[in-house]
Order: sequence, then structure tokens, then C-alpha cells
Amino acid sequence: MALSKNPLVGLVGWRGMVGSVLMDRMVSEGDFAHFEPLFFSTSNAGGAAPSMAKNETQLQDAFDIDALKRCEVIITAQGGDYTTEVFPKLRAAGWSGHWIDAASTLRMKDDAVIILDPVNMPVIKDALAKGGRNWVGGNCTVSCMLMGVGALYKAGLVEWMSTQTYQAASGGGAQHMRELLTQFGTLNAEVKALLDDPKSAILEIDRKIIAKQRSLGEAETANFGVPLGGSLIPWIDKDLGNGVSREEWKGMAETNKILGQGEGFAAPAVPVDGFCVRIGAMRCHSQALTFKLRKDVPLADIEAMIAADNAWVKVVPNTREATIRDLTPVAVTGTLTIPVGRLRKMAMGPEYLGAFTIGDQLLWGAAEPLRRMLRILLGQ
Ligand SMILES: NC(=O)C1=CN([C@@H]2O[C@H](COP(=O)(O)OP(=O)(O)OC[C@H]3O[C@@H](n4cnc5c(N)ncnc54)[C@H](OP(=O)(O)O)[C@@H]3O)[C@@H](O)[C@H]2O)C=CC1
Ligand SMILES: N[C@@H](CC(=O)OP(=O)(O)O)C(=O)O
Repeated sequence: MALSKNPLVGLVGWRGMVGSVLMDRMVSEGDFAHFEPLFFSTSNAGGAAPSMAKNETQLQDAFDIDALKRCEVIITAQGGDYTTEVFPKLRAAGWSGHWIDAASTLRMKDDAVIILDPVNMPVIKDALAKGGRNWVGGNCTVSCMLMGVGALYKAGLVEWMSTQTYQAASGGGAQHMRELLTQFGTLNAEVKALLDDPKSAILEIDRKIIAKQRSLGEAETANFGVPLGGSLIPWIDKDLGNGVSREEWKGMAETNKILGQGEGFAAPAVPVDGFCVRIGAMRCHSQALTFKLRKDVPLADIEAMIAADNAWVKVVPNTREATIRDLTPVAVTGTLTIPVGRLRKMAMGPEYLGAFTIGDQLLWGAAEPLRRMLRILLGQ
């Protein structure tokens, strides 16, 4: 279904954390020049729409199916509960527009495409040609990983991949980021006097810190459930009951679906498995990858292949100096750059490749694929 000229596009969840990053990117890229925006709210219907509004300057009720039905496209970063409640009602009411969503709710549905166009434009184009209307952003860890090393999958080189992730607090949402910083502050305050005294004993500082971490109250661990500042949590998302976390399950399920292989596709799935770990970074997800390649490919060819894959990936030389400068969450945060470094053949044999990659999980991990899908639909 081709969109009309200057179509009405509904925006839901635009003031949340993901939504705000999305709005910033859409303003930067001049996206609003190509459609008429209609802003929705779950909490302030009738209020003033943000400055990007043109003719429709009042916030609409995000639960009003008739108001939503006016839109040719709806783009939402409101969250999974909202999608679960509203999407089926909207389709049942006969709405045939395009639904672009950041939430995971619809991702694995047969009629939904996980969108990451620098990686899977052919899958998107194929679905569009078949009348596809449901477009869902991928899991942040998976999207950032494929933006970095998608070239190896596209070349059919991957026999299997193992991932060990280092995921930022932002993956849990804004409150998690605040909680992490509050914990860091509490820990610092606990030993401030000792830190200020260069002669103080480090083991005394260490004892006080662990005692404080173990006694942090409910108010300071409400979101993560346990301390994260100065620690880590090797479990993300739900417990699937088989020893695998839901975040780990997404690694294989979503990677293959994005690439158009595995269940429902002609090509077989590539095994992807590993451990997902929450660490005290703010908004960049990092991951160490181990590949079993289908054949021994020279490292220089692999580096060239990865570097040429898309405009955002950047191969970082496998040296200490380049790694600590360019391959950290601090270097990557707020940018669309996806560095891939630590590339080397591993001791297990020449088909075993190691890599380390990082992505801003609010950009390529959440907002960017959504706005790019809108541009694809707009033909811009
Ligand atoms: N956090 C992440 O890393 C990722 C999240 N996602 C998906 O995006 C969804 C939204 O995530 P996220 O943006 O983190 O959620 P937020 O909690 O930041 O925002 C969600 C909604 O909460 C409402 N809200 C209530 N109080 C405030 C406030 N003080 N400031 C801003 N908004 C407020 C807004 O709705 P209203 O304006 O209607 O009141 C907003 O749209 C997630 O549920 C998930 O499905 C996807 C990928 C990554
Ligand atoms: N689960 C991710 C964040 C996220 O929102 O993932 P998903 O979009 O798959 O629900 C994390 O905690 O880092």
C-alpha cells in the first residue's frame, strides 16, 4: 500500500527515553518535512503537542481507536503493554496502516518483520511487496551486533556464534539508569573521607564498600533487585525455565529472523547462544563474540568485509591503544558508530574468530531502525 503525499503519521511514546532519542534523530534528519505528524499521549490527551507539530497541535488520546485510525502510519515507543492493548483493537477495527513499533510484543509474529535495513533490506522489501504492514525494531543487543558483524552472516560464513554481553543500565529503562547512579553516589559517599586521605588503607575502603553494597535498602535496589554499582548481574529479562534467560533466547531467535533464515524461511537457522550480563554502563551494550566460521578466511579479508558492510561500522585495529580509545561505551555513547575490534583468530583453530563490538542501545538498538523504516515507507 503506497502512502499518500504528506501522510498523517501518528507518534506514540515520543516523550519517553526511547521516544526522545527517536524525536532527536527525526529532527536531525529532517524527517518531519515528509509527513503531517499527529502526536498521541496516554496521560495528557488535549495537551499541547511538541514543537514538531504542524497543523495538529493538540495531543490525541493514545487509546482512542478512531483517532489512531486516521493515521496511515503509527510509530510507537510507548512499550509492550500499550502494543498488547491497542494493536489488536486497531486491526480488529479494520485499520490497514503501517505499524512501526519499538516493543518486543509482536517481533516473532509471522506477519511482523524485524527491521534493521542496513542488514535486512531484502527481507523488508520482500515483505513490503507482499503487503506487510507490521514493522518491529529488534532487540538492542541483536541489532547492535548485526550492525557490526552482519557482513559475516551475509557472506554465509557463520557456522555458529557465541556471545557474552555487557549490557548497560538503560536497557531496563530510565529508572534503572537513575538507580545505578544513585548506587554509585551512595558507595562513593560511604568512603569519601577515606578516599580523600591518601594514607588510608585500601582494604578498609574495600570492606566498607562491600558492607554498604550488601546493606543497600529497597529504595536503592527497587529496579535491579540487587546492587549493580560495583557489581554485575548475569541475568537479563525473564527466566524461561530451561536455564536460558529471555534475553539470551532472543539472540538466536531474532538474529535468524532478521536475516530471513530459520523457522518459516527456506534457509536453516545459525545457532547463536551465550550469556547476557548487566553491567554498570549507562547506554551502550558491548559484546564479546566467538565465531566458528565455515572455512578459514584470512583475518585481513574478514576486516575488509566488515568495514565495507555499511556506513556506520568501524573496524578498530586490534592494538591496546586503539582499543582503549575507540572500543568503549564512553567512546560510542550518543553516536551511530558501531566499532568492531579485538578481531583475531583464536587458539582453538583458524576457523575460530574472536571479536568485540559496541553499540548505543538507544540509537541502533532502539530508535534508529524505526525512523529509517518510516523513511522507507515514505519513499524518501
Ligand atoms: N529502554 C530500552 O532500552 C528499550 C526500550 N524499548 C521499548 O520502548 C519502550 C519504551 O521504553 P522507554 O522509552 O525506556 O520508556 P519510558 O518509561 O521512558 O517512556 C514510556 C512512556 O512513559 C510515559 N511517561 C510517564 N512519565 C514520564 C516521564 N517523566 N518522562 C517521560 N515519559 C513518561 C510516556 O507516555 P505518555 O507521554 O503517554 O505519558 C512515555 O511515552 C519499552 O517499553 C520497550 O518496549 C525498546 C528497545 C530498547
Ligand atoms: N532487554 C534489553 C532492552 C530491551 O528493551 O529489549 P527488548 O526490546 O528486546 O525488550 C535490555 O535489558 O538491555
